[in-house]
Amino acid sequence: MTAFFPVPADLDPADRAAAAPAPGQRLPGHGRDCYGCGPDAPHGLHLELFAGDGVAVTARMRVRPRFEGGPGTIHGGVLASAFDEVMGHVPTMCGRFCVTGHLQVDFAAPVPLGVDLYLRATALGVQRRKVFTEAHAWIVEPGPDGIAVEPGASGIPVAAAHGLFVQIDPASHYGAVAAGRRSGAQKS
Ligand SMILES: CCCCCCCC(=O)SCCNC(=O)CCNC(=O)[C@H](O)C(C)(C)COP(=O)(O)OP(=O)(O)OC[C@H]1O[C@@H](n2cnc3c(N)ncnc32)[C@H](O)[C@@H]1OP(=O)(O)O
Repeated sequence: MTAFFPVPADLDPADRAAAAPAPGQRLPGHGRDCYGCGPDAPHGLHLELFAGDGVAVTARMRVRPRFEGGPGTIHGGVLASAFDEVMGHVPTMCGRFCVTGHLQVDFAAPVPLGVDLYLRATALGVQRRKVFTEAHAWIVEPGPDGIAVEPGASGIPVAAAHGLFVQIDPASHYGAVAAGRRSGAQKS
């Protein structure tokens, strides 16, 4: 699998926040309706996310029939969404709230419907408001529901991803979106 993702040579290390959950602890997620991690999103991925070592984040995902793209296989955009979600939680392990600026996925092998995927993301480093991340996905043996089990040598690597996440102030970022939505609604 080859990947081209320019990473500045002068990145600072991504330090784990003192308040970050302990390794193995479930992460709270973004909200019940989040497409990636929300349990109430009817068509969502329903990813359950866990703190890993350092600033790493892990997740397990069952590839459900509604995620089909090509016959019998996962849609690439669904896998990209899963990577976005798991990498998007890495900055929170550093105490930063970020949104995706750039997302890049390398697909190495087809992923059949019905399998379980294990995803692991971590940070390559930070630069000012930017957090550079990488992630990998493996097909793994089915595990107990909701538990992300490290694949070890038995996992089949299927894809990798890189991301650039940019730190924002949630109140002004989402406040501006909400204000735009309100003014848009007035126009229609
Ligand atoms: C916990 C959070 C939820 C996570 C859910 C999963 C993640 C998501 O799906 S989030 C949804 C998708 N993403 C979005 O909607 C973001 C939309 N984009 C934006 O709002 C803005 O472009 C935003 C915030 C990324 C950057 O804008 P702004 O705040 O003005 O910052 P800006 O000054 O342009 O950029 C900051 C730095 O990032 C860099 N940068 C920004 N975008 C990019 C990009 N696409 N590629 C490379 N570098 C970029 C800039 O060059 C700059 O770098 P430097 O420090 O070297 O000057």
